Amino acid sequence: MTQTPKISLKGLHKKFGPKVVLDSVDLDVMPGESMVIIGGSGSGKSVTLKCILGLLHPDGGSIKVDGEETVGLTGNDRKRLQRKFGMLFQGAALFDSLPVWENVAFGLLAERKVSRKDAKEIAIENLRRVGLTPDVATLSPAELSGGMQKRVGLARAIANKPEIIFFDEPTTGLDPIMADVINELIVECVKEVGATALTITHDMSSVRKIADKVAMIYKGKIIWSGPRADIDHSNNPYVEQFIHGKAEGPIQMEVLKA
Ligand SMILES: Nc1ncnc2c1ncn2[C@@H]1O[C@H](COP(=O)(O)OP(=O)(O)OP(=O)(O)O)[C@@H](O)[C@H]1O
Repeated sequence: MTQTPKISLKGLHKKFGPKVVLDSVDLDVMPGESMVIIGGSGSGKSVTLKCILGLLHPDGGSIKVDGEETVGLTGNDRKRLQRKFGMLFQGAALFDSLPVWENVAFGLLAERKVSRKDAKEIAIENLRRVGLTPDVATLSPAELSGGMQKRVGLARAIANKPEIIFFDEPTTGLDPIMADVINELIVECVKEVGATALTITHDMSSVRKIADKVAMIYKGKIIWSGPRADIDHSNNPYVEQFIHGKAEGPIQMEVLKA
């Protein structure tokens, strides 16, 4: 019996005015897998993520989660779906007006299924998981370094024990050592929670550390996908150029032509 993908995109289309941004994107992410979508600026990574999250409505195609069509879901059905999701935003996106622990427990408090006391305990437990001590819980996010803020964002992403965690450029703005620490934490946390992970990034060090599978998007199409180990012998000139960060290659030529 074939396994149902956790996330399955088929023929996903999105355009803004005349500009086609997603041009029939097909992608399967299997349960427990860590998929990383790579691609240059403006290639459609964020738009893909926003379509899956329901923040953008695709013009065509299908987005299935656990085999259920999610395009067009609204109200309680959308909320039920969103409970499966955790998200680490690019800039950590913490509320400075709330102490760290309330940021971590934000989803739990919003659902009002646990008391504030229990929510705080859960928050502290999740802060510990990302290497932060309980004294951080009562600080304001503004008092933390960028790396610590990412850790808090990660603690929030896992606090609800989501089935799927999305990572939007998780290492942006971090120095290379802190980026490596965050990449390692991501791997540990995803494994501990048992989640499926979907990351968008152009940071190859993240790809090498956190991906089981990699998909490259270019001009709104997935032009290559495969296991992480295959990325170094993809025989795909676009992938080759991207992973080695070369100025010369098909991507540059197309940019110059445009
Ligand atoms: N709301 C919008 N309205 C109009 N155009 C948009 C909108 N959102 C995205 N786009 C366009 O869609 C294209 C793809 O954008 P997207 O943000 O997905 O790129 P990306 O691959 O995530 O790039 P980056 O790595 O720079 O974040 C871009 O040309 C962008 O200008």
